[in-house]
Amino acid sequence: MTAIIEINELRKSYKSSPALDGVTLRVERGEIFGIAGPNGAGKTTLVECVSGLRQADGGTLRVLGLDPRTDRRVLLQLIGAQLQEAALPDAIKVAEALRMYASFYDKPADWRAVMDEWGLADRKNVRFANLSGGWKQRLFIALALVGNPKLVMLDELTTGLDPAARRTTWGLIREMRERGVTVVLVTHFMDEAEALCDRLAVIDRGHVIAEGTPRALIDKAGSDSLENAYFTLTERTEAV
Ligand SMILES: Nc1ncnc2c1ncn2[C@@H]1O[C@H](COP(=O)(O)OP(=O)(O)OP(=O)(O)O)[C@@H](O)[C@H]1O
Repeated sequence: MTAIIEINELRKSYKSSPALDGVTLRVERGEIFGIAGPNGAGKTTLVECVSGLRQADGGTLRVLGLDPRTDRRVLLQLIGAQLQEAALPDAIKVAEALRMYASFYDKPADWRAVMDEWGLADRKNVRFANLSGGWKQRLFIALALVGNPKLVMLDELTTGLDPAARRTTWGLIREMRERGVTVVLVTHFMDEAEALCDRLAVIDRGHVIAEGTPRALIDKAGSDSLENAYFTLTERTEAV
């Protein structure tokens, strides 16, 4: 197995409070790797450090063999990111958004081909504000792929989608994996993690408290589902 992401004892504090308090993780090539955990656990901070958008304070981090702290520019060319609360101008059209994102990369994919592959060609002249939630997410996926990335980071991609749109999005994420892209998926939905992720890490208060295949986590917690395992592992059953 080849590691796409290797994280050792990563630390990041905002003012005095630690958001990441010694995170160690390995993501292998070609897997869908999930990151789950309660609000404020440090998931977005972790994704931002891996993407080179935020500087960690300590520990080591290799992403695609590069150090996000020193090789940020190169790395940004190799990673596709859909970050939480990603937004586009209301008036931008689907085709314009894809063309604009392609222009950010030295070696982009053919944005028209990406638009076709992800079923967006019929909506190429639709403005962002007029797309449904499901189509917006489909566009975000296409935008994350237009740079021809080897690694894609998806932060709460399916939050706010109706059940049918979520299922469709799951299919799109599996398709990314089939095309050889490694996917890191931050999610609050354990059914989603169970259905999609080859492995996942549960993060709580800046620590990895469990890591493995969905099956291994279910067994570790002695549960019947990943959702129940999640509550056992995070001991937050009061939220049920
Ligand atoms: N820019 C910032 N300045 C100060 N504190 C921050 C900042 N960003 C995050 N934090 C704090 O760091 C901790 C981790 O936040 P982070 O957004 O990484 O968690 P998360 O697991 O992604 O949460 P959520 O599930 O709510 O998205 C939280 O306590 C949060 O309040």
